[in-house]
Amino acid sequence: MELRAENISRRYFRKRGEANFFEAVRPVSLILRGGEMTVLKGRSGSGKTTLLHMLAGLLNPSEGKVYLGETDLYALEDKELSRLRNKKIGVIPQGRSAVDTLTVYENILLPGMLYTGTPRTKTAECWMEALGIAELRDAMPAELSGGELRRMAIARTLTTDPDVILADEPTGDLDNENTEIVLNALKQAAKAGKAVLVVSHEDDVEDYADHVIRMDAGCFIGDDSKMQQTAGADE
Ligand SMILES: Nc1ncnc2c1ncn2[C@@H]1O[C@H](COP(=O)(O)OP(=O)(O)OP(=O)(O)O)[C@@H](O)[C@H]1O
Repeated sequence: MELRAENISRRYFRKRGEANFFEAVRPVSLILRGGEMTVLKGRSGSGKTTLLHMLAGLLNPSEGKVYLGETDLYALEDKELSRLRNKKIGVIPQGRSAVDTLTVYENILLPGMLYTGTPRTKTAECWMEALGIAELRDAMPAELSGGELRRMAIARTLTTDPDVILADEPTGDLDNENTEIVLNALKQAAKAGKAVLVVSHEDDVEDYADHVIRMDAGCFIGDDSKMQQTAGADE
């Protein structure tokens, strides 16, 4: 499955001097294809999270369209959009997202239970193993380090088996060894046919990328050869 953004932009109401609006993302186009991992880099405030939220169906673009396959995401009714999102788009958010009263294993199984009614126990166990958190299965989130919580959140998203994975700084609070573990897991998901986008500041992440997009002040910049047809018009 392919996620395609066509000339999407986002303005926020924000009074700055004469201007009433701040353009966080200027019109950009990109394609995330199944089987590929794209890395989105840029300094703080360049618009990466805003772009990721628009791609995820979580934030209406001021202009432009986002298509999942042939479906125009923002033309859907709210209910339909959230059903589609829950089934097909996995977001790994920045920051903490654990349910504190559930164990690690229950946290990982929860979204699948909510959306399909069936716990994906085998898939969850595979991803917990791949992410090095199998032994934390019965621990409570309060007992986990920041890096362990992050890997739990990644296992939870991967366990829902979405077609598109959008990860916002998934290695932000990890040491080198765990960064490698997480990037290998995301690359494995891409190789299994998922369209993967990783937002990151870190240079090492580029080694795993099929495409690299650089962002500054809401625009795509640079001429990285790996960008090829990902940024801008396709074909
Ligand atoms: N709800 C909002 N209202 C007004 N301005 C916003 C809002 N959300 C984000 N912005 C502004 O839009 C710009 C882009 O923010 P965004 O979070 O997309 O950047 P980012 O590249 O993800 O940054 P970081 O790497 O620090 O997470 C920033 O200047 C931010 O202050």
